[in-house]
Amino acid sequence: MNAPRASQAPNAPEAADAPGAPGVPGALGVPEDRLLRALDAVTAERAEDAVLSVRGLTVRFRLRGGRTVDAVSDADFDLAAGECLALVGESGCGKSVLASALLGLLPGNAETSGTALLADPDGQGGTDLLAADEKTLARTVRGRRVGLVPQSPAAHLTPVRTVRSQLEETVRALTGTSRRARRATAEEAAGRTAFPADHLDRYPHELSGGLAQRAATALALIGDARLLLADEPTTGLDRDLVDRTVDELRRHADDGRALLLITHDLAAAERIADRVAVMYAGRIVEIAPAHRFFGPAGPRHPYARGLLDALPDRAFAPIPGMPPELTDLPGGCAFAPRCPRATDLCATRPEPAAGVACHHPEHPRA
Ligand SMILES: Nc1ncnc2c1ncn2[C@@H]1O[C@H](COP(=O)(O)OP(=O)(O)OP(=O)(O)O)[C@@H](O)[C@H]1O
Repeated sequence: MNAPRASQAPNAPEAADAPGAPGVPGALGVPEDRLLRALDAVTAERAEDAVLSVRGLTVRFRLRGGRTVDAVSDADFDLAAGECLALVGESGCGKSVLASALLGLLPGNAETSGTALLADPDGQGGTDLLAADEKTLARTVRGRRVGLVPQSPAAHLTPVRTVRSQLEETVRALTGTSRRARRATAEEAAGRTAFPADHLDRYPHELSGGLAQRAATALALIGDARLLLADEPTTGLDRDLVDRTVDELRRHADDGRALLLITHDLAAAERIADRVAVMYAGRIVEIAPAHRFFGPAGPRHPYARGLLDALPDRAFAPIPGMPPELTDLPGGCAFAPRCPRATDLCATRPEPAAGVACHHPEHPRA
């Protein structure tokens, strides 16, 4: 588990959150609450590090017959340079739709609102990814300012071209440099993902799963994007390869990139994330520092706690019931029908406060 990093987004909802149990000594022998307050003070001075600020991001799909799917509702989060935010939640909760919205890759039946401000590289202003037209997104954003590490490298790589040729083609498309410079840039990108130079002339089918993932990550890094979106980058990999893949992604964040890791793999999130955002039925219900979320204090939203308790190496106790249909969301808290803490109050929607959207958040565990 990584130590909390000082690059936490300044406007993160949990900035005002009550940190760990008061007075409990942390690893350095200093009470954890004092350490966290000190960290918050440091991060508050780093507003210039924010790479992405998302406010009120909402995606609704229109279906035939007038029905609608509320895939993402009112998502708010910030992501800073050097930071990894893990977006976790059960299948179908809206994680990939959120990422597609940021990349302008939603289908025609999607209606989007809110803002997603991607800071300009010079720190002066930014681009609203939700308002930008397709030409802007294609020419200046995708690949250049936002890199996508795909879910399935096998599907992402062209089967009939060598890795080198795909890397060089991407360099040409993004930079238009000379053939010689292209070769050097492609080799450098491969090197950054530890893709072996003597495999560059191989075709995707000649690569192991791990090397295919590295090749796909190298493609995502060529444009030197400051924001990396990794959408389920470890699907289908064995544990060892999962660890290696996410460790590599962490290194790219450590190099100063902002990393949004979309995953249902909580162990992967625990391994590399600085903060964790939990989605349920299209809403972010909790954002917490990873060390608190996975540590003794634990998450505060009952759903987030249920997710952790369902892990085989924890209580191995599944959350009863099923998530609601996104075509038929209740007016109040969507988790209430499954929640052990629900009361009549939960018939109204809880607004996020101190990083948790719940009328009855759990107290941190001692
Ligand atoms: N084009 C579309 N039209 C209608 N509904 C859609 C469309 N694309 C996605 N959805 C719905 O949006 C919801 C969120 O899907 P999404 O793929 O974001 O979930 P997810 O959390 O990424 O799940 P997984 O972990 O399985 O990828 C799902 O109910 C899905 O059926």
